[in-house]
Amino acid sequence: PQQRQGVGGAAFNFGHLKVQSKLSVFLTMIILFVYLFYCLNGFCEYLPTPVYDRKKFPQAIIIGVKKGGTRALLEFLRIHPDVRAVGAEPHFFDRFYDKGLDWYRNLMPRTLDGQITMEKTPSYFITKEAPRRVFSMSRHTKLIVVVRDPVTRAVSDYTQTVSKSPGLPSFKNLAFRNATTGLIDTSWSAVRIGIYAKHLENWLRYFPLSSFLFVSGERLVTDPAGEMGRVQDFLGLKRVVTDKHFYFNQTKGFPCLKKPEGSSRPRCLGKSKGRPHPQIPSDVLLRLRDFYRPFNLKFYQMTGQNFGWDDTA
Ligand SMILES: Nc1ncnc2c1ncn2[C@@H]1O[C@H](COP(=O)(O)OS(=O)(=O)O)[C@@H](OP(=O)(O)O)[C@H]1O
Repeated sequence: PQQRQGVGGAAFNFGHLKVQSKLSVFLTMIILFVYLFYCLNGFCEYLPTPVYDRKKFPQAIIIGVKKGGTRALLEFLRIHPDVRAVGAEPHFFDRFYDKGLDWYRNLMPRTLDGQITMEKTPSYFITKEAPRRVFSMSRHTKLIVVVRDPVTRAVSDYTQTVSKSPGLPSFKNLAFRNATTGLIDTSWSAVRIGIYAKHLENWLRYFPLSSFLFVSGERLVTDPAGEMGRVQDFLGLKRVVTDKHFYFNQTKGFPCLKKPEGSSRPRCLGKSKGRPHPQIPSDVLLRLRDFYRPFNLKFYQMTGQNFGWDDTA
């Protein structure tokens, strides 16, 4: 068979190919060489690229609430091929706004045409300046709020703080300004965060209700696929994440992913998600439930959704 000596002595055997095929191989090689020559001279960046691969501002942000189930939601969304999200919480619109929008965009992952960029920072929901700042980035930003029964949320928040500072006073001591009168201490962040109606009012000064999706933190645990269906519709995504992606892990007591992003093995969220809560005296919980009731009702009216936190079984 006819042999040709390639660059560096590699032998290409084209003997079995017909004239036409030989010609197309030859032409392909010419095109490749021209392309390489062009690139080595630094002109590649001017060539039209078939897909975009850029860092964009997020078109959708999970703005809250702390301990609502925001990590679970983001991890569930990340298995969607049209979603790219920052892993860590950027805290741009609350802590690092001074660093500027370019700094923020640079934190974002690169996206292909048609993919949406996302991030989650649950403290945005309670940050006074955040609505104005997000609005000035883009008035079209879609805002997702994962809400959870404010009483359980407060206990979850306290559980997290105790795990970091074990000497903390009891939940009861922190929750009441005056334990005898039962006056709730609204300056304690674990209590304040749960007054959802108040925080939402602040956001509605800048964004219409249609910019928001309120995800039930409770249903995200009992029916993750159902809640993910709503989220994907809101984001204008195909319903790719379905019940096929979840299984309920009995040991963890929570739904886990069969195949998380970038892995083929099933994975649950880490130990800090789904922690056992300390037992809080029932009278304290009842008092707190009474405190939240009017705010919850207001929140149901504002959102047009009843989250069922005050339903008696
Ligand atoms: N699938 C799954 N696995 C584990 N945990 C889940 C899941 N879905 C929702 N949750 C609930 O998420 C709660 C933590 O909420 P966040 O991720 O928003 O917390 S944080 O604000 O980012 O710290 C966490 O609160 P705790 O149970 O108090 O630990 C969980 O109840």
